[in-house]
Amino acid sequence: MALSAVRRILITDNVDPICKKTLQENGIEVTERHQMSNEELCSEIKAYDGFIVRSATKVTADIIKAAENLKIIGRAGTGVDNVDVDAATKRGIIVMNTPSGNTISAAELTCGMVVCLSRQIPQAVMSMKAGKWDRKKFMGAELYGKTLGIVGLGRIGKEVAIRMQSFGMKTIGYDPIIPPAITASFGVEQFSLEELWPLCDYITVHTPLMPSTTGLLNDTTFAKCKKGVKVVNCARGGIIDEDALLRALESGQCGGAGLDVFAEEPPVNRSLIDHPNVICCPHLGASTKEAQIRCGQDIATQIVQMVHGEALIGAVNAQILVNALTPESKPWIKLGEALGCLSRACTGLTRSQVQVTTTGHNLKNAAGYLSAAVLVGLLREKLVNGVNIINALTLAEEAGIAVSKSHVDACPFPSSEACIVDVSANGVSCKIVGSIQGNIPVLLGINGSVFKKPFSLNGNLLLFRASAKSQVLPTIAGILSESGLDIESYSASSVTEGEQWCMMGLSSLLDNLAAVKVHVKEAAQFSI
Ligand SMILES: NC(=O)C1=CN([C@@H]2O[C@H](COP(=O)(O)OP(=O)(O)OC[C@H]3O[C@@H](n4cnc5c(N)ncnc54)[C@H](O)[C@@H]3O)[C@@H](O)[C@H]2O)C=CC1
Ligand SMILES: O=C(O)C(=O)COP(=O)(O)O
Repeated sequence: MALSAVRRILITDNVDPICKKTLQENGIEVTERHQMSNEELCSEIKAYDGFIVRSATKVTADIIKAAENLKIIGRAGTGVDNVDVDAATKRGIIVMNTPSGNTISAAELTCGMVVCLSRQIPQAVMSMKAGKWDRKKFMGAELYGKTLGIVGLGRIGKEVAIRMQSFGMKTIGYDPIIPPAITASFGVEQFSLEELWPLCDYITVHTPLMPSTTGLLNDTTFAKCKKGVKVVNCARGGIIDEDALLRALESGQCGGAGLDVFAEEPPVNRSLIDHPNVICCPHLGASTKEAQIRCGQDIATQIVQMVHGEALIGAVNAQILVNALTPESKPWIKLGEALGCLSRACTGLTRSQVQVTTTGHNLKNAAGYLSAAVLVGLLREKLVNGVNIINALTLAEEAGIAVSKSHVDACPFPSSEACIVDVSANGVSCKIVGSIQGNIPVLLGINGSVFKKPFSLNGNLLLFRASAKSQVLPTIAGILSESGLDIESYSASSVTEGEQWCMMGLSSLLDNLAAVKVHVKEAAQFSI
């Protein structure tokens, strides 16, 4: 994948100027355009290979489809729910965020909401500004000794817990992934959600918005809460069901809500905002100078590092690439693609089964990216749209190719590490073994026969299986010479049952492979 090809980036939201500056200093051209319509974006985006947004721009499947050259979508912030990540993955586009840049700011706003809910500070301010001096109306309740339930104990949930403990609040929570022993280390005891609801005086949510978190607080769960529970949502609109919240506020089941985020932004339905027990902000969790500098700097640095092939930080849809972006892994990716190409030439493509095995301790973490690289080689010629390491698995699945991968530490081959690709398709199967020698991908063996000299997998290649005794070789050389082709390299395998595999590097591919096929058992040619 030509990651270095990110040269022009479009920014459509208010990202701190440090981002543009850093990208420009690294030779990347940056254009800032604001408030573009979906149609304008669909037409403009074609000219860019990078796109940076915050939460305002919705990077829809339409935009991604129109973005013919896009390699990277950078989110200067945490949530990527405004980006159609599946559509991007399918197109082989990396989606990257800056997950820790705004953690503290979002946590501080959440704590501010809790404090404001306990003392109705915003309502009191509005009342005074309206000329009143109403001391009775704004009787509050201390936070000291109260219980705060935190749903989602990741980066922000943790920072909220630590801060609210200093008010003397008891912090409890729930997270399906973070182990209770870890949350106990920052003072949060975990409960199941069923157990949690009735224990809380305040509930704050800090999860991403996804099907399992949409409507976490709804009519049923509000009913399980303490009467008068106060809730905060500084994560994503929709985690607390807005209609259910309004009903709970009206019945008094919910005593107040602090909302920074809304299902629709800006909200068209004003019922919640107009409710006297609701305090709200226009999605300001990350809107601090410090958070914006961090997010702007982080996204620019991460993109520059990716372009230079130094590291892949913050990619949300390219886990495979995280291990793949090292100087040591680059030749292996080339090898994987070459072995994929070779497998395609030997077996065809339809509904194949592919098994990729890595051998040798140093390739312990390589099976993921190597199998993706093999699929890139397998799929490359079939697909009109570009296939790369990011979308290879998805596209393979769509093409009916089943992939499995495994690793063995022991090295059964003379070279220390190897990649074995076993492909079966259309009743034909092929097992090829490759490795890296002096940074060059080489073929070690095929279907149990080992090449006497590892063959460099580069250029225009002809592979055939023929009888070891016959005059096949001079015949093939004659055919090639008649076609005006030079043989640039040659290697043959050991002889098995009177036959051997031969591999030739040619000055170009043969127009008439059938002329070779007449004299051999099987033949394939391809370019790498
Ligand atoms: N209002 C704002 O401006 C900002 C909002 N956010 C939002 O805050 C949210 C959390 O951000 P981080 O803490 O950085 O993310 P994080 O990934 O560190 O933490 C999220 C946690 O939610 C947990 N989780 C997932 N499903 C869950 C479920 N069903 N129930 C309970 N927990 C569940 C995960 O295991 C994870 O530990 C994100 O949605 C993000 O977009 C982040 C920054 C600013
Ligand atoms: O980082 C997040 O998830 C946020 O919600 C912040 O959004 P913003 O960058 O302020 O549009």
